[in-house]
Amino acid sequence: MTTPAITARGLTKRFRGQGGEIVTAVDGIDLTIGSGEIVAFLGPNGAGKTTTVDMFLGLTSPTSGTIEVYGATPHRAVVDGRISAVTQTGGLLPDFTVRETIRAIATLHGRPERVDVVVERAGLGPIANRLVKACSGGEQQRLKFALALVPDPNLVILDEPTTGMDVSVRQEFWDTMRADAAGGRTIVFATHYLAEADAFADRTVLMARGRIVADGPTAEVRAAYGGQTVTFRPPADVLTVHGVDEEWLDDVRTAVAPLGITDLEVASASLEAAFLALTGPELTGATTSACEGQR
Ligand SMILES: Nc1ncnc2c1ncn2[C@@H]1O[C@H](COP(=O)(O)OP(=O)(O)OP(=O)(O)O)[C@@H](O)[C@H]1O
Repeated sequence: MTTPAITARGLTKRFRGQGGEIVTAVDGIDLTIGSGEIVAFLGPNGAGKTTTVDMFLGLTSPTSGTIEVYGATPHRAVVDGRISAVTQTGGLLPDFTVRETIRAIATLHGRPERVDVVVERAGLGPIANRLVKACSGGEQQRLKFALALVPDPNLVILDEPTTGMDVSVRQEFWDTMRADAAGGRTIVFATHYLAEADAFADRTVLMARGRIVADGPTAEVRAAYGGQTVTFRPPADVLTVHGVDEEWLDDVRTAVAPLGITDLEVASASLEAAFLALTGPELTGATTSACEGQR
């Protein structure tokens, strides 16, 4: 059996807050992430995502519980170049070009031969000779991604990598990531954006208040907790100012096809519905379903 990329057992992190109170940022999570998975950590502000991924990277030590990265300590995995990260903060040198930056880091890692492949992987060829200070925020994030690829890690961790990017730049960033992941790299990312988990992750781990409230294939998390919505175009004469006539809807429930409904479409509810159901103030966990008429 291959060693999992990440194994966490009872992983807990407490901080002392400014008023001296104890804040439980991560509350006893159990998790195994297999090699080659693309996993989104999704959750609202303060859910514990950053603290969790910081423990994966060895940037923060757990208060209790255990964490292994490829069967070793996070520190060992970092030293061995098996895991690396794209963080929100972390300086780039403004007066270096993109290629010079990558070359400097590749030299530090003793991997000068990686420069060209990394430039290509991160889609930086067209701007390789541009000064970092002339790069857009999105381009600088791609450069950080390139730097994370220098040691050719098995696992890349990204903490909200697209914060502040506009939609098209975000899309470009994920296209680059997706192309790289196709080669089998394990990718774990924290995000606020439901659409990013939906579009990019095979698996979504939904966090709220330091705990995992849902964990599974992204489509299943969406379906199980978001319910389903059926949309259709009803005949015009059953439409009222309040929507579709209730009696007619009863007829539809018993005999859909003979009623002349066109464009009948069954679609899963959005991941947003799952997110709200699971991370809102009241954790209902309920599955809802809805039947809507579309004009
Ligand atoms: N160094 C620290 N000292 C005290 N409290 C902390 C510290 N780091 C995090 N926390 C608290 O732990 C909780 C979880 O924070 P964390 O940053 O992990 O959440 P998050 O899901 O990444 O949030 P965001 O999406 O806003 O980045 C929050 O209540 C936060 O205030």
